[in-house]
Amino acid sequence: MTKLELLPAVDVRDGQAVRLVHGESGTETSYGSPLEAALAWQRAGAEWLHLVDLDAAFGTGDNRDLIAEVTGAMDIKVELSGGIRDDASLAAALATGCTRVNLGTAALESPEWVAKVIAEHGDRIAVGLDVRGTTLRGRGWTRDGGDLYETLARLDSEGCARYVVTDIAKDGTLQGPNLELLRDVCAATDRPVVASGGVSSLDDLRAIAELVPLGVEGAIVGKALYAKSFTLEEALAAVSA
Ligand SMILES: O=C(O)c1ccccc1NCC(=O)[C@H](O)[C@H](O)COP(=O)(O)O
Repeated sequence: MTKLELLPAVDVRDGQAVRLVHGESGTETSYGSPLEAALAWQRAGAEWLHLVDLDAAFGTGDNRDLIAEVTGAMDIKVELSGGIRDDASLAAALATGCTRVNLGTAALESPEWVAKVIAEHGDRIAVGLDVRGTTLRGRGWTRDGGDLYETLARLDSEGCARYVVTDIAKDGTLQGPNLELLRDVCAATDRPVVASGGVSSLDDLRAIAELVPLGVEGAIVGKALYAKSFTLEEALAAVSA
């Protein structure tokens, strides 16, 4: 069976690695240098890094230079997220040498541009489906952006390569992933799905790994690693068994 990929997260706000609760601005807990955090995950055996520019996502500036520095320092694959919404921000993100970018707001507000960049960049573009219930949220998860399944059908028809699916109610809460949502999304698309939000334990990762045959390809892990609920080495061992 194909193993579940793990993507440890480094979310950057005002130059610091942070974790938020429900992705809400103002709920930050700081964990120091993003570069140190990313290097630590790489040393621990990560094959992927999920790197988020929260300021760009919230529209409170950006950490573009730092994101480029961290990405450039990695020997592993990097998924970049946060505030990639137009030609300039996409070009800057892709120029870091990242493996792929994750578009969120743009998929809701600029569907024609997203269809164009999917056609141009193929597998280097993923779309983040960030939901409360089945309603998508954009602009740093602060604004409603339409129905999950209607948007998924549109993006599928445009050739979107994969989706990063986040239940915002779970994100940063250590309450466990929304397995039902992941199953439902996998039933609605044949594209790979990366699960995000809420992982709290090795059992949560094993439960997500059971969804690999349905189409779940990877899992992003943030808070649980920073809170030392388990180590990345333990997580990698748990999903490779
Ligand atoms: O990814 C974004 O663009 C984003 C925008 C606004 C708020 C949060 C955002 N991402 C958060 C993440 O990707 C988290 O790192 C990830 O969901 C991990 O969650 P958890 O394991 O629950 O800490």
